[in-house]
Amino acid sequence: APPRRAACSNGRTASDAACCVWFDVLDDIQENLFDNAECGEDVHEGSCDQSLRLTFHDAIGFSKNLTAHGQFGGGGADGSIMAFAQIETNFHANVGVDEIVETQRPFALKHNVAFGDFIQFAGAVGVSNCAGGPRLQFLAGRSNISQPSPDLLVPEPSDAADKIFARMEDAGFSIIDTVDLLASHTVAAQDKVDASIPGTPFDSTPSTFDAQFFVETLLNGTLFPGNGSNVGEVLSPLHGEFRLQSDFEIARDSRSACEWQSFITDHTKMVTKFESVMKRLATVGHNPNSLTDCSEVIPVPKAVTLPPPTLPAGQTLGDVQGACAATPFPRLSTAPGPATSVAPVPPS
Ligand code: HEM
Ligand SMILES: [Ca+2]
Ligand SMILES: [Mn+2]
Repeated sequence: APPRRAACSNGRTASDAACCVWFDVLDDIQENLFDNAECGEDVHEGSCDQSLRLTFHDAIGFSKNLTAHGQFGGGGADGSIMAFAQIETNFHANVGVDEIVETQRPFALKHNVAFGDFIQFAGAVGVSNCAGGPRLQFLAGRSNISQPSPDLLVPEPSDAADKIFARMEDAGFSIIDTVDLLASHTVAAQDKVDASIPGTPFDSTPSTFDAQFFVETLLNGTLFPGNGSNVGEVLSPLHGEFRLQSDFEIARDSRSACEWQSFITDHTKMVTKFESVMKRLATVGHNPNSLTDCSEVIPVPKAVTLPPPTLPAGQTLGDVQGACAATPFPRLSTAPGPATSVAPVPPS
């Protein structure tokens, strides 16, 4: 006999009754947080992208080293950044995160779900709205009791690759895992590194979960898109595009460069590896086996055929700073027409 399914509201069913509430949360946030399931452009200023960023800033508050030294190392993906927002959003690396925490909190309270669950759920739903995007696993059942994360666990864009890799390793993520996680920056923009140009994206296609980010980060940088060189910023190749120092370094580091470049010719690999590493990010500090799998609630991203990655108009292979010793940079074609400026992500 087929397994019995729990009846939820609106005639829907779930594999486990504990998943029913998440259908209600889904309806609510798609309409009221993500402006009817849009990727990257919403009423609440890019809440989709900010929600994805928040999954990281909550979860990365976890340190094996601190624990080994008898200190509290943080609870990982435990909702502490929402429960103790007045502490954690004041950490320097969390600048700007207070906005999405405050935007999300009323939804979690209304549906009476744990903050840690809500943050990971909203990130998964938000990114499922992006064309070409991943369908992330969602496990529910995290405790809503947490303690504030220690400071200095969230990587800064001004940190050297060595420092970022060490920090990520201390939270359970290898160098390759870190590259896989950075696929998130294909649907991302900055607001605070250069506050004079909020909404300046990291690639030319910030509402598409494509591989353009991995191409454009390897181009020779020639300009600052805003008010000059800020801490954590390096030269960008395109008007209207922002480059983080951390992305620049990780794209070129011999330990990470080949994984970085490999996504340019393999979108399926990029998405699959992101899905896989996000399973682990979402459960940092938890035993996944003690949570309930409610992945069925996460929408299936629209099936789209994305155009292959290209060199932006005006750029040639000579502008590429390929850094993978084992494999030459792929022979991409250049988008036609004159060089253009990348449009900002709509601001608050
Ligand atoms: C590994 C080191 C990382 C560093 C140094 C870093 C740094 C940054 C910085 C500085 C911003 C711009 C913030 C602002 O000015 O508003 C940003 C944006 C973003 N990051 Fe990261 N990040 C890292 C990893 C990640 C990971 C692992 C994820 C998710 C899995 C992520 C997701 C995002 C997203 C979605 C945005 C865009 C937010 C928006 O558009 O509002 N980042 N990141
Ligand atoms: Ca993109
Ligand atoms: Mn946390």
